[in-house]
Amino acid sequence: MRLGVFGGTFDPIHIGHLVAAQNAMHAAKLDRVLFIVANQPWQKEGTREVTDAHLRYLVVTQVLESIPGLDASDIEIRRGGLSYSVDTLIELNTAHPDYELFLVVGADAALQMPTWERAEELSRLARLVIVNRYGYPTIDNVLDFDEPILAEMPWLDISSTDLRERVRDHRPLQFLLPETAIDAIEVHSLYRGDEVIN
Ligand SMILES: Nc1ncnc2c1ncn2[C@@H]1O[C@H](COP(=O)(O)OP(=O)(O)OP(=O)(O)O)[C@@H](O)[C@H]1O
Ligand SMILES: O=C(O)c1ccc[n+]([C@@H]2O[C@H](COP(=O)([O-])O)[C@@H](O)[C@H]2O)c1
Repeated sequence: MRLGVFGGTFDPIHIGHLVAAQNAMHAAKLDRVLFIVANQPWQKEGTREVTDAHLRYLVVTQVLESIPGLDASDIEIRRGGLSYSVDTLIELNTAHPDYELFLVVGADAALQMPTWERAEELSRLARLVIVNRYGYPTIDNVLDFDEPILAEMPWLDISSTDLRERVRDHRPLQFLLPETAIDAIEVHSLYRGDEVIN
């Protein structure tokens, strides 16, 4: 099994995430991609309130249940505490020693990887797949990963940050994220007063 490991805050999940995962799957010939919902995205803390992890996981699960090959994982929520990709890869390697793991990241996340917890351990745990992202330079080497796989996707200038601002400003969301996620934002009254913490 060639398994893609795609971490995110998914607050909310959007079309950029889905297109990135599909193109990573194609480029790296992956059998499945796991969307790992971060419990506490420590590098995003202090800037704004992150939506409850169980609710973010519920919405990701609902969106992915109709999409073949993409699965939601609550492995970081069950582990609790700050979310470190290195711990997730170790846990997956231990549970599935026969799987080949591929860490999937957008170009913005790839640029940040040297700042991740125990970053120097990552390259012995998984291969790396980098998906291009609008607004960020394409990079083809990170840390000491051996030949990262570059996954091409159409530039989609979609981010969770912009979607939260759209909700707050009553601007349209349609086609930027799945209907299921739009419904969840409505039902749970998410992002209405999304405040930036200074
Ligand atoms: N539009 C996009 N194109 C390519 N990759 C993306 C896109 N949006 C998100 N990603 C990738 O998805 C992963 C998870 O991203 P995340 O959940 O933080 O979404 P985000 O839109 O960047 O959120 P925020 O705006 O709140 O920072 C990261 O690896 C990120 O690079
Ligand atoms: O392991 C870490 O220390 C670490 C720090 C920041 C981000 N990550 C991973 O990268 C994912 C996307 O990061 P970000 O900041 O672009 O949303 C995030 O959800 C984690 O899976 C991992």
